[in-house]
Order: sequence, then C-alpha cells, then structure tokens
Amino acid sequence: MTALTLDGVATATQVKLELTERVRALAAQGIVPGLGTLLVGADPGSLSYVAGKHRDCAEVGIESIRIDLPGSATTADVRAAIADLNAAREVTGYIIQLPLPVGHNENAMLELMDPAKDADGLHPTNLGRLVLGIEGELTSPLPCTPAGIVELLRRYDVPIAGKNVVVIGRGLTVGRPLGLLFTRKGLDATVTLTHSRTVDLAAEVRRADIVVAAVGQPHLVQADWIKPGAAVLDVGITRVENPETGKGQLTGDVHPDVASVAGYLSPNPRGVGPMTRAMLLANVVKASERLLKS
Ligand SMILES: Nc1nc2c(c(=O)[nH]1)N[C@@H](CN(C=O)c1ccc(C(=O)N[C@@H](CCC(=O)O)C(=O)O)cc1)CN2
Repeated sequence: MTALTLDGVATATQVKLELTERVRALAAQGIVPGLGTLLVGADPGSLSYVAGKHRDCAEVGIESIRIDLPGSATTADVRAAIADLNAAREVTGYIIQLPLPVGHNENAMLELMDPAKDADGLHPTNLGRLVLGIEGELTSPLPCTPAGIVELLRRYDVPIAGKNVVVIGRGLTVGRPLGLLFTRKGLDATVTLTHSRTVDLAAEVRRADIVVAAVGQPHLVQADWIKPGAAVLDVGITRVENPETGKGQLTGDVHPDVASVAGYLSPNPRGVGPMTRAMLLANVVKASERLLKS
C-alpha cells in the first residue's frame, strides 16, 4: 500500500480561490479586510513565515500591514505595538508571530490583543470559546494549524467521527487546541494528547486512526507504529544538515517509510504548512464577514 498524499499546496490553492471570491464580495459592500503582523527579532524561520503571510494576502486581495521590531525591543515596545494594532482602523485582524524572543512573556502579550482582531485564535477569550464549544465560524477564529489539519482531512473525505486520534505534542499553536477541536460536537473524535512524558508513545500511536505529529523531532514516528490505513499528518519540521551535501534540509516528524503503511499521509513540507497559511486568510475574511453581520 502507498498512502494517498494529503496535498496541502493544492488544497490551500483551492481554499485561496474560494477566499478571493469572498474578498471580492466584501469589497462590493465597502469592506476591505486587512491583516496586521507583529514580528519581534530576526529569526529566519519567522521572517520567512511573516513574508509568506503578506504574499498570501496580496494573492487573495487582503490588505496587509507589517510591524517589525528589533530583537532588542523591550516589553514596553511590544505592548505599544499591540496597542497600535488594536487601534488601527485598517487592521481588521492581526497576529503576533511566535515564538517571541526569549525574555518576552507570550501569554501576557497574547492577552493584550483585542480578541475581535485576533486572527490566530490564540487570545484566551477565543481559546475559551473553543473550550466552551461555541461554534467558531460566526463567533470566533480557530487556531490556524488545527483548523488547517481538519480542513485537509475534510477535503479528502477522511472519516473523523468516532475515530481514535493521537496527537503528539501539546504546544499552544497545534497540539493543545487541536485536541479540543477534534472532540467538538460535529467532529466527535476520541483524542489522546501525548507529550514528552508519555510512557509508551509507540503503543498509543498504534491504536490511532489519525496521527498528528507536532513535536519537531525528525523521523520520530516510525512505520511499525502505524495502524494500516491510518491517516498521518506530519506537522513538526526541523532543518537537518545533509551529511553528503552539507546543506540544511527540512525534515518532518514522520519517517518516509510510514507511506507504505498509512492510508493517507500529509507530506512535510507541502502538507499542513500551506493549510496553516490558508486558514489565517480564512480567519481574516471571516472576521470581516462578522463585522458585516454585526
Ligand atoms: N502567531 C503564530 N505563530 C506561529 C504559527 C501560527 O500559526 N501563528 N505557526 C508556526 C509558524 N507558521 C506560521 O506562523 C508557519 C509554519 C510553516 C508554514 C509552511 O508553509 N511551511 C512550509 C515549509 C516552510 C519552509 O520551506 O521553511 C510547508 O510546510 O510546506 C507556514 C506557516 C509557528 N508560529
């Protein structure tokens, strides 16, 4: 068996086409969605993700506004930038690119955001709504990577209800909110959220119909951990030096041999990453649509 590829690039392209139409419809009613980004420091990965977010916005017709602060920025500087983004009329939604440099309290900064402008669904109010099971579409945004994972599975008709999902990693942007999302009414999966202190990870994963690996440990998930036919989503990514070429190479959490056992496999790169970007655009569009309805 070779797993069917869950193609994040093709799926995200389709999502962006659909969003372009929705942005046109908003424009016809005088509403221009605008995404703000706040980047602190010059981490190469974060710089590249933020640049990608602005390119994506241009592709679908969303305005974008960028605030970049130097790595030497103080907490007061970050607070001031957040206050500016909360106040800016042209910014209908914004994100704080994570991780923030060491020394900044991410949770405290996320809490300063106007929850109505939180395009990442990471403000405590929006995460709280996810916990409460308040429907996301019309009330609050969902975190982008979890939303992208579910959208990818849905668009490939991978069954979710009643299935055993094992999520590896309990981070803020992926594992923790994903567990909440999968157990929501309507998705109805049974979730095991595993982490670095889980005793027998392989045994947990062997029971899973859907596996999501989001830890950033190259090739952690082995082929003999996978139930035949399972859906495997490879989210964590690490730059590993290729000993032959000496060049850095992006490596996912899932070993390539998994493709011979799984029923579905999202590649990494080109799987969940592009869906994360597309879901951010979707959150910005939905926030503007909510404005129209309010
Ligand atoms: N505020 C946020 N910070 C972070 C988030 C987030 O959702 N909100 N997620 C990640 C980074 N991220 C977006 O910000 C992100 C990561 C990866 C990709 C992506 O498309 N990856 C490509 C490969 C990238 C490469 O070539 O280096 C892929 O998977 O094909 C998009 C967005 C942490 N921070």
